[in-house]
Amino acid sequence: MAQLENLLQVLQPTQLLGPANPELSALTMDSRQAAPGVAFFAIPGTLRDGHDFIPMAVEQGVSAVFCEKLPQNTPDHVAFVQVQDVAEAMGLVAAEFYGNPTKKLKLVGVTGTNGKTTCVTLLHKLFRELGYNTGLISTVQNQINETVIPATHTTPDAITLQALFAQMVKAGCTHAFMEVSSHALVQHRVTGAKFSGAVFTNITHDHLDYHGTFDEYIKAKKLFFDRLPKKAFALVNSDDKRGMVMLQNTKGEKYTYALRKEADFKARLVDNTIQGLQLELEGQEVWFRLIGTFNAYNLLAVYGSAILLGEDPQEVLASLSSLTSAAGRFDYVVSEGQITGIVDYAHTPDALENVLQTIQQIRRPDQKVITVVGCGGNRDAAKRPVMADLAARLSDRVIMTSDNPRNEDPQEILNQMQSGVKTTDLKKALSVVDRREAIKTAVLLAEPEDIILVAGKGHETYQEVKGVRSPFDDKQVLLEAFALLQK
Ligand SMILES: CC(=O)N[C@H]1[C@@H](OP(=O)(O)OP(=O)(O)OC[C@H]2O[C@@H](n3ccc(=O)[nH]c3=O)[C@H](O)[C@@H]2O)O[C@H](CO)[C@@H](O)[C@@H]1O[C@H](C)C(=O)N[C@@H](C)C(=O)N[C@H](CCC(=O)O)C(=O)O
Ligand SMILES: Nc1ncnc2c1ncn2[C@@H]1O[C@H](COP(=O)(O)OP(=O)(O)OP(=O)(O)O)[C@@H](O)[C@H]1O
Ligand SMILES: N[C@H](CCC[C@H](N)C(=O)O)C(=O)O
Ligand SMILES: [Mg+2]
Repeated sequence: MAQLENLLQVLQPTQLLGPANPELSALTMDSRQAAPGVAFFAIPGTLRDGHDFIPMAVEQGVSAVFCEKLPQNTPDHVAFVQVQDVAEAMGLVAAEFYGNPTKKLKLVGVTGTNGKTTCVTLLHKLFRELGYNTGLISTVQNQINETVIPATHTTPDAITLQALFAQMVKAGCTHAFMEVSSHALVQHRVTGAKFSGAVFTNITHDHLDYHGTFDEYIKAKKLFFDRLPKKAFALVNSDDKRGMVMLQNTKGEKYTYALRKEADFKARLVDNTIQGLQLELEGQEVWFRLIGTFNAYNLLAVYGSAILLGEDPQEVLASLSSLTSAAGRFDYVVSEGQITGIVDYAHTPDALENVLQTIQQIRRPDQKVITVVGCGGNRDAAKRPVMADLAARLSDRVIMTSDNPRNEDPQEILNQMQSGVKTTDLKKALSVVDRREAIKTAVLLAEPEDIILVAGKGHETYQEVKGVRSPFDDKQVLLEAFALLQK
């Protein structure tokens, strides 16, 4: 419950109409949730505009409407708050409505193209091990201590997010770790949240469908650092070409981590095998259970964050070395016939290249690598030919298939992927629209000791076709195909 007048203290409305101070019981950005006592925020989207739904919200009896343009009809019994940027206003008002929960939390956000889920999941597991009550907001799931709250997005909308923070505070959490996507930054989903630290992992090709150009995508990530308060730490990967760019205009305290360049948190890769990584860090050699060089970066980001939050280096290293990764990240199973199946969420060219290179580093020359990969529908189309080319170059066989075609024709996505495969690699490549059949084909092609990578869906438990999500789990399908070999 809150009074409108109190919520308005964080805004500078351009116009106010209707009752001055209605009591509000809930906030929403969706007219379908509109009801008496509710404040409706009219958010302009890319396809639809929340302003078009103001009449519906009013019809359903909302008490207040926040908007950028006033509608033609402004009935006297509804409070209309006109602001310049309604998404920004929603972030600020949501924080106020839920009692500014992040002021009571040490909140760390991680942004970057790849590694966000891995870093926040490790941070959450680490701080649980260190004895804290902690919250997690990630693509895979949200969590309050061990209680799982399903996630629908990488970063929830501002209202859902602030409600989650409030639940965390109520449960006694002292820390929270969250992924901050570029969409969320542009759409002000984290506006109103007070961060104690911000981490940048890397930036490579993704989401150009949304941001338009790579420069705009960089600018979106940089917003996180530009908006950071003075006392927060800004920790960036200085081996990434854009790492220092993130720090250019930040008021936060600047720190770096790296494997190659000089940095505040530096490690050296000693060994990289299917059992894990050995790193030299703080003058000592430490084993970690995560696989692949890219995870050395994630571990450094997590280590640096924990130290900047005031934790003891020895305790952090001891706990960190026992942790395993997030679900669907280099998750592997071995068949009775000794075929290794790896399920990984690599859904960008950079991630796919990293995972395949890691497999190349750890495989023996006689082990064939068979990759099953697809690209999402209604998402960045430019990455399709690039990912197919990479998969073909870095594997002995590649089977291109569907990965959430959404509203697109799956065969058309496959044609676009196939156009990227070099003529000399075509002999290695197959297209199988049905993902289950594609995985089965990989298993049938594999000989004992071979390695199958099933990329793109990781932890996801569905296949989305034309708005309908049917159950689909790469790891389970892989295990079923392995089981067929035994019959
Ligand atoms: C594809 C995409 O970017 N969509 C964004 C876009 O939506 P849109 O143009 O389709 O419009 P809409 O959300 O249907 O409608 C606009 C507004 O009208 C409202 N509405 C709509 C219908 C109705 O009957 N009544 C009503 O009030 C909606 O609640 C919404 O507030 O504009 C909306 C407002 O800014 C965003 O919320 C929405 O993000 C949705 C939630 C989404 O799924 N985005 C994805 C791409 C996303 O954010 N992904 C990132 C992760 C990416 C990564 O992997 O890094 C994430 O953080 O999850
Ligand atoms: N630091 C890293 N650098 C490059 N690739 C990485 C890194 N960490 C993980 N990856 C690869 O990227 C995939 C996705 O990792 P993760 O889920 O941690 O990233 P994310 O940033 O959360 O992705 P999303 O944008 O979908 O939320 C992993 O499965 C792995 O293949
Ligand atoms: N959060 C990302 C994940 C993509 C994963 C891939 N399986 C797909 O569906 O394209 C997105 O929505 O773009
Ligand atoms: Mg993620």
